[in-house]
Amino acid sequence: QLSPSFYAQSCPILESIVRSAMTQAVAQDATIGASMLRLFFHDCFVNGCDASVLLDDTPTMVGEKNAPPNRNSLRGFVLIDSIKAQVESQCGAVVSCADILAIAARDGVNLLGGPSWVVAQGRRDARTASLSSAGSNLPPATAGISTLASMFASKGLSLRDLTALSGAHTVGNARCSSFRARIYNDTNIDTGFAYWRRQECQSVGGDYSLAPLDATSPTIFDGGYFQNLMAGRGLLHSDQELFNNGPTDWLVQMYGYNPAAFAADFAEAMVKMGSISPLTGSMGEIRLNCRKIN
Ligand code: HEM
Repeated sequence: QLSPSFYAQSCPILESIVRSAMTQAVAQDATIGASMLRLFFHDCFVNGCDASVLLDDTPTMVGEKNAPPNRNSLRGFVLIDSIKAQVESQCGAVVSCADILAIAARDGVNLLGGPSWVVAQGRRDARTASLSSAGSNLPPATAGISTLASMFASKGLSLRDLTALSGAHTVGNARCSSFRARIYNDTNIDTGFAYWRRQECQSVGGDYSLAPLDATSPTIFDGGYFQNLMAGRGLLHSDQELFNNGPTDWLVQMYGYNPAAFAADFAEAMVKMGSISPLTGSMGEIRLNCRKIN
């Protein structure tokens, strides 16, 4: 039911508003492109791409923002507010926050040098968000390949989609607390890399110290992530699981040696991820403020 021309009559300027806001934002701070991409992933995996992740907590509803995978970690909410305000001023009350996020994530990738794709539109915004769904639907960095495979399969995403989408970690950062166990305990890690990362991520304390997920080109959307995995330099335990003598090794190699194949598969998998259980028709609502229900 989603369609690329959904707003052709009601808001033809939508894509150019988002594009220019993202262009400015990425020029000021390239890491925001990665943060938008992750916001979209965390939206889609929890009850579908319905902007539930954007809702602030209220006295009666504890939402997703403070779920363990998101708390003190997700960023980009202020940029979404600013894009939404611009969209509202041009096209009042017709464009959903869920669609804005889908377009912003695509533009973030593309502006960092990654592929582009057509974003089908027509998603509507949820009236609820769930802390416990966020906890149970988002894969943790400690996950092994079988957990990753089954969590993605439950969203209709294959091993190939899992591997391509994990290539999102070619940009952005992680906190020490997300990779400490990997750099101190894992054995399938390049020793020089582990030593290097330990310098700014102590075994105790400093949880918020950041490191790039792809140290070779942290703000360029390229195939560097897969080359790192082949060298035992995946930052997260879950990253290295994709190249650990398992069923996805061949995909990591293919993407590492053939960045065009990665770009094509990533774009295809993003379209699939973006169509996980959307609210359409008269379901949900078009939120006026992405942080709260109308
Ligand atoms: C396969 C399972 C995945 C796991 C276990 C995982 C886990 C993580 C973790 C732990 C972080 C660091 C968060 C922090 O320390 O604050 C992170 C960052 C990130 N993830 Fe994932 N992720 C996965 C898949 C994905 C997918 C499918 C996407 C998008 C398509 C994605 C996009 C990102 C981005 C862009 C960042 C950097 C965010 C920033 O710099 O603000 N991840 N991920």
